[in-house]
Amino acid sequence: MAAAARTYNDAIDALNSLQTPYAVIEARRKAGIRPDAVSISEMRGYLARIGYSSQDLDRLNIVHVAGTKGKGSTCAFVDSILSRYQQRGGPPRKVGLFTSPHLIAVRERIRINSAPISEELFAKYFFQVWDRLEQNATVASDKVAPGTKPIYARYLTLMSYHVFLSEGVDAAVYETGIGGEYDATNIVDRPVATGISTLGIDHVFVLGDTVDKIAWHKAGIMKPGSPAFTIEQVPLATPVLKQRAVEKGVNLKVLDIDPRLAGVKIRPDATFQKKNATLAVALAETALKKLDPSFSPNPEALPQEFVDGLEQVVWRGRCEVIEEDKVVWHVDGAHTVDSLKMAARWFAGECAARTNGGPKVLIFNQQGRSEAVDFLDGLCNVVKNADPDGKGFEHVIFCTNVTYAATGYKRGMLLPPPQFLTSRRLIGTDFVNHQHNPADIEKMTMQRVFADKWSALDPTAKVTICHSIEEAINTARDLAGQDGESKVKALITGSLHLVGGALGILEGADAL
Ligand SMILES: Nc1ncnc2c1ncn2[C@@H]1O[C@H](COP(=O)(O)OP(=O)(O)OP(=O)(O)O)[C@@H](O)[C@H]1O
Ligand SMILES: [Mg+2]
Ligand SMILES: [Mg+2]
Repeated sequence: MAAAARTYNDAIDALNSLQTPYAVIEARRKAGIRPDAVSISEMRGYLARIGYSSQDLDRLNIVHVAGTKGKGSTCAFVDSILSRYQQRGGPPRKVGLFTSPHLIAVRERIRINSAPISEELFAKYFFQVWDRLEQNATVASDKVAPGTKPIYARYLTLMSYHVFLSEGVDAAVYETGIGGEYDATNIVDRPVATGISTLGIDHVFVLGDTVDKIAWHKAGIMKPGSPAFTIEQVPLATPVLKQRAVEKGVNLKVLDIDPRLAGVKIRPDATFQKKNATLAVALAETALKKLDPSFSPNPEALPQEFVDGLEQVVWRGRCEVIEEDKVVWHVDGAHTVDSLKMAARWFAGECAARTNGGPKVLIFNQQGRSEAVDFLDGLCNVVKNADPDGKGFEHVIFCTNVTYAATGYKRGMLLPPPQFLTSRRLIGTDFVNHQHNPADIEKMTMQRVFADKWSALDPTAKVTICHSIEEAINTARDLAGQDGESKVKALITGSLHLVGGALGILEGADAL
């Protein structure tokens, strides 16, 4: 590719070409092929090709977080706390944050001092990595096949190391992608600290179908010499984490909710978030001790920087409330059975706190997971049981992950595979997703299954299916009473793609 043509959009197109196609994912699944130690060896090979060794990563002073739920939230808390120290002159001088997935723009995954890197920086570093991989195509051929490029998530991980090292980041917070042991982020030999957030069932094909098997994978990020932390877990998980810690010679601390959080306004005010905050406090304290020998944690009270960091954290698309004239939007990207129950409880609590009696509306999408139909029971029951009159959602809207009604997919939003693109204008989006079956989106297959299920769960609810997120949002807006008194209370949940699309529409934003 000519240097002059190397724009952000070119980088996004090139990145999207690294996605594993739906057919390949299906074939692997059928053949039972899962990530293993080879994945890690390959990542180390790629790291060598872009000119770094794992010792170079030590300069980043990495805080590494795995878990089924709460990884991103925990990482955001740590980032926010460290940023308060950065803002008053450091250490740290610069804070990096690597998270997944993104809501609107892929550059949200790589942040410096809490802001997504600019399109210009993204394009620059993306192609530097690209060129190094091509120039050094045969380096470390014992680890990775000559001339290959890492797939999407691995490429972004690799690129994040290059971005942070080039930009002089001296404290970086890393969220694992899937699992831990064989995750692309697990090539860090000496993290400053590791944390394991709440464990539960997800990514069953890759990680196994019970919490103990899943815990084994997540424990893979613990490293000798690095303090490790977790919070109270379901009974099957903790023994596995402890056992793995013993095998690795790691000091693992299982933390109760930090009493110093009393009086700190954690949002939402829920146990799960206090667990995330507890973990984040321990991780941030450990990182600060390493960065600044004069820092010593106060067992009695949290420093003001910690309080501010926890109270003012921004983590979009999670338990977010956006108030419009006619609708109060409750936006949460939960997409597992347990986290959807949390989201439903949070929504029910918010509804109870409002006296005006507009209808409760659900907008739900989940595209990739066939088990998603089982997400609906909890959502339905939690909201119904929390209502004093036993009323659940009056209206339930199942939409696809297509953002706009008229133009279909817009830049920055989810796109179908190339064969479904109708115009060149649509190329260059941050949310091309080759990993779903396009025919299912076309025919609204999942949405129909969800609609049937909900009608069986709650025959009194009015159930609709919509082709786009925009239509779903407008349908909810139309349900508001004319008086302006009874606002619609809408919950948007089920997938981060949905939530990203919805926030994009509600705010007209191109990155969050
Ligand atoms: N500790 C927790 N236990 C259960 N649910 C949680 C917890 N923390 C957050 N959640 C719920 O899960 C959703 C996603 O949170 P978060 O982004 O922190 O998780 P994640 O582990 O990064 O998930 P992902 O799989 O999307 O990367 C939140 O919107 C919230 O509803
Ligand atoms: Mg996940
Ligand atoms: Mg995440």
